Amino acid sequence: MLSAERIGHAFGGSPVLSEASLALGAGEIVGLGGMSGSGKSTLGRILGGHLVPQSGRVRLDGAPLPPPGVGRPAPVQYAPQAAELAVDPRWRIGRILANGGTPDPEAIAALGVAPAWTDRHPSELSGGELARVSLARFFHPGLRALVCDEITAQLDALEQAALLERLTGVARRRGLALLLVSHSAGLRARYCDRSLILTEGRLVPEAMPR
Ligand SMILES: Nc1ncnc2c1ncn2[C@@H]1O[C@H](COP(=O)(O)OP(=O)(O)OP(=O)(O)O)[C@@H](O)[C@H]1O
Repeated sequence: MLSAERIGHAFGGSPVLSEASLALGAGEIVGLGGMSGSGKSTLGRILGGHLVPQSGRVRLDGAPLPPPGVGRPAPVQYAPQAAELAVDPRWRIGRILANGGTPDPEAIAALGVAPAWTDRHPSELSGGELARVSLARFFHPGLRALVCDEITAQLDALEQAALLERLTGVARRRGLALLLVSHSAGLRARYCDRSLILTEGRLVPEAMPR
């Protein structure tokens, strides 16, 4: 459904990705690991349409990703690290959840976002609560795939598990393809159907622990 074919990308002449390829099916949950600086966020941004790769291509159902359009949220979304940096601190939670369009009530409820938070500002939520809000804003009825970049790195173990249970549950119910970027091999093994490791610019399958 979502594929990246021989993606190559360099910054200032330093190659980060070289012939990185992957394919995600509907409803599939795939982990992405790799050393710090190996290019996981760069690949996530390319898949989400934030960055155009210097070579290779991203396809959704065999066609190029649609160009970003006003009033038409993209079918592939990239949720960045550090929720507190990715939301405007002056906006109330209700406005953040709408994300320039219409909030998605099913995802908001499934991710455990409380209606009582609507009128608060980001600083008036805990880190775990804000992580839920930050994720819920990427959902919309046309969403097909979501790249989550270390979205639980700053949460304690309980909150991490709660968010990932909710996220993987809603992804499976809606047939979303989910790419979970994480440094934690344990997290990848627990929540993902399979995992890939980014190394020297390429993606290789991760051996699943027995
Ligand atoms: N806009 C940019 N300009 C220049 N270099 C960049 C840019 N974005 C990323 N890089 C470099 O590309 C490399 C890969 O970065 P990236 O953030 O994709 O790695 P990562 O695997 O996600 O790392 P981490 O696990 O630490 O988050 C790094 O060396 C980084 O400094």
